[in-house]
Amino acid sequence: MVIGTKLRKQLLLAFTAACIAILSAQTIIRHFWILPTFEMMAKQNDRIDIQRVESQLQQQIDALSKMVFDSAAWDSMYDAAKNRRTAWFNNDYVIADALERLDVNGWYLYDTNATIIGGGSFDNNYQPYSPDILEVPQHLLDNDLIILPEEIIAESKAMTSKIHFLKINELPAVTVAYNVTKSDGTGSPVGTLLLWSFIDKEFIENLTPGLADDITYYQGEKAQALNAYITSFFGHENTVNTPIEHDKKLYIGVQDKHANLLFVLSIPMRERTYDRSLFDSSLITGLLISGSVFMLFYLYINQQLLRPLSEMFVSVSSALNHKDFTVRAEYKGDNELHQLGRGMNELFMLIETQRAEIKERHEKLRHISNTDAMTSLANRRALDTHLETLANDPENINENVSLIVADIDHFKLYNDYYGHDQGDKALCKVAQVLKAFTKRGTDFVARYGGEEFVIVLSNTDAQAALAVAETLRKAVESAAIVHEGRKDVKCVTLSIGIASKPVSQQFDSNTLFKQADEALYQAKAQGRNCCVLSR
Ligand SMILES: Nc1nc2c(ncn2[C@@H]2O[C@H](COP(=O)(O)OP(=O)(O)OP(=O)(O)O)[C@@H](O)[C@H]2O)c(=O)[nH]1
Repeated sequence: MVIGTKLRKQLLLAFTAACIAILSAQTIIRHFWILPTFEMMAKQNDRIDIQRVESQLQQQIDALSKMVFDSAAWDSMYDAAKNRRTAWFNNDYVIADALERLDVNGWYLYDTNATIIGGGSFDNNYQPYSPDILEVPQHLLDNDLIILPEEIIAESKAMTSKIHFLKINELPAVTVAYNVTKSDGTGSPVGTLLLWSFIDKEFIENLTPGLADDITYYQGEKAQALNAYITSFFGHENTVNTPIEHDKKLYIGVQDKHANLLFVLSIPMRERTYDRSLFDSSLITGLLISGSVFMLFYLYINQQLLRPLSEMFVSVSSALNHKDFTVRAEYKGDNELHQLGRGMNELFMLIETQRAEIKERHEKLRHISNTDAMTSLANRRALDTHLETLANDPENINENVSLIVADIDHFKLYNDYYGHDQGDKALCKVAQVLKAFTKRGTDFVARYGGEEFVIVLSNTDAQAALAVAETLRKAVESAAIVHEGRKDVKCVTLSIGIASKPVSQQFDSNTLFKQADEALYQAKAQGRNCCVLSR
């Protein structure tokens, strides 16, 4: 397990949750606030664009209306209407070339009974229609093209007008009608002056240049197909509904009196300058930046907090689980955590030093407690431990183990003759000799007490042990430690008893001791300075 994984996971989880929260918040704000606001502003612009086209259309119709009054021969026309002078109107007023230049397709004069006095209609190539198609206007639009006397608004003295969209010869057209009175406003109306124009591409092109380039004109089946997308019907008040987008265009319809669609105009929708998707590039960029910032923040936190924490966790775990205080990490930062890490390093170092000291003291104490202070041989306690180890070793049953008990002869006399201090020195010399002549690593030499020594020989049978004992005895004798207090020989000698555990017999130190002691007793009895093997 990587140390600190849990903490890292928790932090990464927290960072991820923060990123998701930011993304969600931004998405919600964008969905419920920003996008609707942009959309509303864009729709408002669309409405303005539609109204601008409608206004241009209105201006075009107004311009058509003005042609009625631009006539310098108004009063002559009044006379012609009053006196039904058809020839004057036809010859002097309705001139094809002039109509073509004005982009007007027909000009008519009617009397107050809606009967034609004169006029004519021309097709798009300015060839005259025959018969005149507006000769009987009531056939075209319920007799509504003519202004009848009762329809005139008397009080205002203004000219009464009628403007209609209708189909003429299956093509959309606009008609403008005014009642004919004297130019000074006196006298009663004598008829209706009506002019009309096809609403065709040319008509549309005459809308304000620049705007007209963007306007597309549809009529017939093409116009009908677009019916569903029309959001404004020209001539109807407040008809600009929420603009609908189709082929990136906005559509304006024009209907006749009976609400039959005559033609459709479209203008391109303004390019949306904002991204309409819920996850636009700014959001993604924002998220990436947030992610990067979080990542940098995480790396910083990792460097400043997680890594030192991790290292400390490793050190403490190692100390607790394995009592190992040597694991150290480098803490280079200067925040409290790095300082704590350095402090922990020092603390561990102190613990380690103290542990080493304790171990050393313990070793010393162990050595002291197992060593005979005077001779530096193993003492009685160490001997007991050694014998216990042998007793507990199951391997020993298949091995010979021999025990040698050596006792200095007439040592009382030595003390008496040389004094106790000198006696101690003699004991030390004997100990040195015994140590020097028991060379195998498994041989164990101990001072058993007083002037008595015990040597345990592992993996050594009785004969071999006897040989070792003889060697030791001779070595002490050869050391020639002078003993003037004795009456027989004048040097220090040893009497030695030997006991041995044969193979297949359980090791029992008490039995061996007993046997060796008895053998030693025999050696003393035999005159000392000799070895006796227990049988
Ligand atoms: N200097 C000295 N003498 C000791 C020490 N331990 C025991 N002795 C002496 O060793 C003597 C042992 O005497 P005994 O047990 O009578 O035996 P012995 O005189 O050696 O005679 P045998 O054993 O029969 O040969 C005593 O006088 C003890 O005081 C010691 O550490 N230092």
